[in-house]
Parts: sequence; structure tokens; C-alpha cells
Amino acid sequence: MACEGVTLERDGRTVLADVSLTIPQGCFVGLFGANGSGKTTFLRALLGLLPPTQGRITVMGQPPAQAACHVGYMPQVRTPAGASLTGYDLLGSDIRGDRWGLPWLRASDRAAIKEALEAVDATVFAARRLGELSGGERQRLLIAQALIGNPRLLLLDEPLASLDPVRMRDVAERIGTIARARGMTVICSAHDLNALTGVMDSVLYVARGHARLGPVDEVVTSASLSALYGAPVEVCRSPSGRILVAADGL
Ligand SMILES: Nc1ncnc2c1ncn2[C@@H]1O[C@H](COP(=O)(O)OP(=O)(O)OP(=O)(O)O)[C@@H](O)[C@H]1O
Repeated sequence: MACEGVTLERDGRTVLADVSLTIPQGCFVGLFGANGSGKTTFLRALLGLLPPTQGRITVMGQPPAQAACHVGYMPQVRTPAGASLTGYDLLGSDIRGDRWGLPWLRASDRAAIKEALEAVDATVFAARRLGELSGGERQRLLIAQALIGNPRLLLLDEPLASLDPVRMRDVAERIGTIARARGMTVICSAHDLNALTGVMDSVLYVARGHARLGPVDEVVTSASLSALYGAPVEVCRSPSGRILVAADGL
């Protein structure tokens, strides 16, 4: 996907200004930035839900709305269907767009559901009602839902929120594995950089209306982030490789 001179506004206020970047197919990008910096706004623009006020976005060479059938999306505000539905109902209704559920699905649809559930290790609770699952378990089902249909571009808005640290790492690695196997591009917003290190190829940082895309070692440095934020940002690495980004307001 590519952005050329893209400006995005919400309610007449500029959120991102004159952003130009290219994400090659198959790249796993971690999307970071403070609250309100424009991560969700950017993802919605890639879905074709928010047209740029300036510039051009292309997804697989097409305008976003035309490419939407190749895009899987897990929104940040998650309101899964009724609490009495099971995970299988959730994923099945997504494929069929109706209320009939798994028994009416084709064998290929069932295989797609099985693969998506296995990808996030959610098979074991997929037959239980959504209302009886923990927040993290429901979250894994929603990631599975976004994987259905074999998207070429997967947009995940804070999929790791409310997962415990071990599960966070596990889910991130599972998404990375399936993305590599399918050659799928992933843009995954998160607040903890360390949850995605080793999985992501690049980081995309957004701040003050600007965006910076590149390898972790180039973008996540004190100099680069201080320039992006327009204020001192300190980046430290622990002996084990964990990255700490510290600044007022981050
Ligand atoms: N529906 C909306 N109408 C008007 N303004 C909005 C709307 N949604 C978001 N905004 C504004 O757009 C800006 C960017 O919000 P956005 O949700 O993209 O940030 P974010 O980086 O995803 O934040 P967070 O980390 O808190 O989820 C914020 O100033 C926010 O108040």
C-alpha cells in the first residue's frame, strides 16, 4: 500500500498531514503513537472509510474502497455479536453474512474457520458462548475473524490490548507466522513496542500530524523520535534487548 501526500482530517481538524510512505506487500508493520495521534484514523483511511482531504492512498494499486475485499480488519472498539453466540457462530456468520451458523457452511469455509482459529490458538473455546469468555479469549476470536477470507492486508487496531504479557507475545508471533506463510501485509497498532519486536519488519510512528516509517533500529532512536515528537524522547535498550521509550506525554 502507498500514501502520497496524504492529509487526513477528523471534524475539520488535521490529524495527519502530507504523509508519504510505501509499505511493500508481505511487510509486518507495527504502528505506534500516543493516544489521539492518529493510528485508528490512518487504519480507517486504508479501509476507505475516511477519504483523504489531500493526496492519494492506494491499496494493492487500487483506491482503498475497491481493495476492501482483500483487507481484514479488527477494530479497536470491539462490539462482538450477542453474548449468546459462540465463536463458531461469530466466524461462520462473517463468512455467510447470515444467521445460519456453521452447519450450513461449505467445507472450504469450515477449513478457513479452523485455520483462523488455530492461528490464534482459539479452537479450544470456539464452541463456548462469547458472554462466557474472558476479554482476552474474545479478542483472539476477533483476530481470527479478521483472518477469515485470506486477506492480503490485515489491519489490527490494538489486538494485543487486554492480553497478558505471555499471550501478547504468543498472539503476535502467531500473526507473524501466518502473515509470512501467506505473504500478507500486516499493520498492527500497539502501545508496547516490545510485544512486536522480532515479529515486525518495520515501525510506523505517528506524532504531531507526522509519520515516520522504517526499521526499528533507525526509527526508534532518541534522535529520530525526538525530531518526530518535537521534544526530547529517550530510547533505552536493556541488556535483554527490551526497548524503553520515555518522554513526557508518551
Ligand atoms: N469520530 C471522530 N470524530 C471526530 N474526531 C475524532 C473521531 N475519532 C477520532 N477523532 C480525533 O482524531 C484524533 C486521532 O484519533 P485516533 O482515534 O486516530 O487516535 P489513536 O492514535 O488511534 O488513539 P488511541 O491510542 O487513543 O486509540 C484525535 O484527536 C481524536 O480526538
